[in-house]
Amino acid sequence: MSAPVIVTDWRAVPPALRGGTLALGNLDGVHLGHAAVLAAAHQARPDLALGALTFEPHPREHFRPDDPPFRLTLLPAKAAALGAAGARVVVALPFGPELAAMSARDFVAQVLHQALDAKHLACGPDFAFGHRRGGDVGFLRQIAEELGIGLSIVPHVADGEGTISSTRIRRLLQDGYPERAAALLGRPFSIVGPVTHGDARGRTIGFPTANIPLGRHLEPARGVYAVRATLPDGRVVPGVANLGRRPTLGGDPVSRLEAHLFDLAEDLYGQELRVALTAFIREERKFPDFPALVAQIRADAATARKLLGA
Ligand SMILES: Cc1cc2nc3c(=O)[nH]c(=O)nc-3n(C[C@H](O)[C@H](O)[C@H](O)COP(=O)(O)O)c2cc1C
Ligand SMILES: Nc1ncnc2c1ncn2[C@@H]1O[C@H](COP(=O)(O)OP(=O)(O)O)[C@@H](O)[C@H]1O
Repeated sequence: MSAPVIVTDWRAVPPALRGGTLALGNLDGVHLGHAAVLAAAHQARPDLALGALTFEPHPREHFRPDDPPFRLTLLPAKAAALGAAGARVVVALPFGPELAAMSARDFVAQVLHQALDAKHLACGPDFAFGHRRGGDVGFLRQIAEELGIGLSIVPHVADGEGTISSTRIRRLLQDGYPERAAALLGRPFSIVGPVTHGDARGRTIGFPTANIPLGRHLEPARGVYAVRATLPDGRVVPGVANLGRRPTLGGDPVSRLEAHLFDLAEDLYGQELRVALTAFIREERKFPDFPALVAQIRADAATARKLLGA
């Protein structure tokens, strides 16, 4: 499946990208519930191009910039996941003062109807939009009918433990259950970012670690993970990673991800890595000295190899 086209300016939508269906929502994580919303939009009008409309940045990042980072997927990972769920077009509107001030009616009439010419919309039952979240699905139903736009309100997808939601997935990751989060996402949670320089100590102990800042990603449970890293050229390399603040080495003010990739010797600085957290091995600890930490890293690497079949 080819990557979807990303549109960020609702005032300049190319004519070829207008007139399709649109799944609506913040869609952070693009989990199984979101996939059901996309599927409903497609089922309602399989004759039209399937699109997804989301906000980038996320509205909460606009309204509460001092909140700790919480994102499960940043663009373009979000767009790639939406593409895998069938979207041909991803409309990622920059959420800022203009959209925050726009009424629910104007959002539907000007953005969804006039600019995007959407023929059918799909969203979850709790979708709320427009100035102060003034529009709910009842209002959307009313205005879509006025404008001759189809609408599917898709019930929440649930498993034995309840509704699948981005909030639930975030909690699983913060509690150290990446496999359970992956089951709800339909793919492992991944952190994407450029490899930055550290203290050049890893290589001296036989475990060079590619450092990746968490940026706006959610901080999952601090500790050691079995990982699979995807390199820019598409190679997928298994490894072991520490996610945290390195208390043994004095401690860092913010957490970072440090991934040692198995059986690889390459300069990775500046390259963008996607690191999928596939299993939680143990919590991060403060060791009495550096040799004790190194011995534990060796054991962690062996555990990760076993878990990954590497
Ligand atoms: C598998 C693994 C587990 C680690 N566990 C811990 C830990 O529990 N506590 C800690 O303080 N640092 C931990 N570290 C971080 C190391 O202190 C750090 O990677 C190493 O000192 C190299 O840092 P540098 O590459 O920035 O020089 C771990 C690193 C790896 C690769
Ligand atoms: N197998 C590997 N896994 C991770 N990084 C590697 C590997 N082989 C070489 N490197 C390189 O080594 C760097 C990490 O070395 P390290 O000594 O830990 O220093 P620093 O933490 O200061 O970057 C990585 O950024 C990458 O460029």
